[in-house]
Amino acid sequence: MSADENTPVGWDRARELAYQAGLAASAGTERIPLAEGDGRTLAEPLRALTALPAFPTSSIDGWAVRGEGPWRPVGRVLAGGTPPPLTEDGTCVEIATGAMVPDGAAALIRIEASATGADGRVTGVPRPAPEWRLPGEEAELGEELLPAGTAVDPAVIGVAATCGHEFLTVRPAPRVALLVFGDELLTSGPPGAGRVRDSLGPQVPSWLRRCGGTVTSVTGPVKDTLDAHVDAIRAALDTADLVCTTGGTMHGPVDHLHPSLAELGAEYIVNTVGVRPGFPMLLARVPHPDGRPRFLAGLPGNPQSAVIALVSLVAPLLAGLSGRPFRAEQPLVEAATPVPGRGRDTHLALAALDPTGRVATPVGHVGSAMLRGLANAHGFVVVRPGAEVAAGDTVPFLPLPLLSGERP
Ligand SMILES: Nc1nc2c(c(=O)[nH]1)N[C@H]1C(S)=C(S)[C@@H](COP(=O)(O)OP(=O)(O)OC[C@H]3O[C@@H](n4cnc5c(N)ncnc54)[C@H](O)[C@@H]3O)O[C@H]1N2
Ligand code: MOO
Repeated sequence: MSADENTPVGWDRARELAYQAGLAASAGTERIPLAEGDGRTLAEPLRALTALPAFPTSSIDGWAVRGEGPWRPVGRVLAGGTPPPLTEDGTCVEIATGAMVPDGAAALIRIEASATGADGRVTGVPRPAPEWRLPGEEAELGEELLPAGTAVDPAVIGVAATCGHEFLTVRPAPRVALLVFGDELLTSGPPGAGRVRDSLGPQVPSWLRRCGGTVTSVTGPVKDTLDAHVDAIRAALDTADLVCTTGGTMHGPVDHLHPSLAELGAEYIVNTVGVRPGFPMLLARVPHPDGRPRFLAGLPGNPQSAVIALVSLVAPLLAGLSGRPFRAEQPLVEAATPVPGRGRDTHLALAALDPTGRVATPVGHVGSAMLRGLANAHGFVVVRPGAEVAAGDTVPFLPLPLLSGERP
């Protein structure tokens, strides 16, 4: 085990190390049907299998005309067909939106801008701008539309379909197992008599999914013995790329995580981080008989600290494992009130954004053992080591991985 826990890793560096570790372990591709692509990551660039549009396409319902009017209708072109060319000046065909424009057509005239005389001939004036879309306007055949590493969302699925794909080549979704440690934890009923409700087992899987993980199992509370910890971690590693544990990251009488990692021959990537709350968080690489890299993220037991470890280490690791790009920079917002620093550590201060998304106000109830502040915040104001924030200062803001519509 290499990293030294007496010298915590800086918060930015820890995120970068987590991302790079994931990226280095990102491997393999899967070909999956388009409709199953939501939430996955492109493993290769998405290229247009045809020019887009693939043929000259009418944007209107009306007439395709050739030569000077009035025009004699000689047919009808509906969407879905291949029309014969218009060969004679003074003729036209009725055309529908989406239909292929026949060769020889000089202009399209909207139905509402046309009139049909008693002799059946059509008159009208085309608009100055062409009313059809030319092949290749949106994409050339073979053009790269999106790079590898793109997160697949509904729009990506749509553009893949429109240019001819039935399948996407994506990265395997990282599989994550959760182990909850702590004999003091209750899984039902109100806390009391020295026992607390497990608030991480129920919430962490949903955060993991929002970070792109596929949760394979949730186990716990795992008994507070070294053997039980080692057995649980081993079993979880069989099915998961990443095991997240909660609690036991310190060195109390029943904190068995570090001894378990030693027993499993793990190598620290990050062992404690210069961030408050959450500093005892860790990330380790754990060997497995099949040779494929496995990871363990140790989330501290204090519930807010566990979520901070998720956004600090687990989210970048999963981004790397998925082959996605990682944005180390945070968007800037204005702090509505002063936010204290935490000495030589980075301070992540829970805050809510105003409706413009540009002004952050720290929320209350933000002790590391509390979750009430978290449930009212959009993310964290990032106070750099040695810094203090004054009202009106411009500060980086790390958003929680919430879905659109959550916490409007
Ligand atoms: N001597 C010191 N003790 C502690 C320090 C320190 O610097 N020196 N740091 C404190 C900080 S900060 C944190 S964070 C915790 C981290 O502790 P562990 O990761 O070892 O976690 P536990 O001791 O198991 O639990 C801490 C706390 O959280 C509660 N907990 C644990 N799991 C859950 C859960 N699933 N749901 C709800 N609450 C949970 C647990 O009951 C404890 O109250 O160490 C401090 N100590
Ligand atoms: O750093 Mo602890 O992680 O504040 O609660």
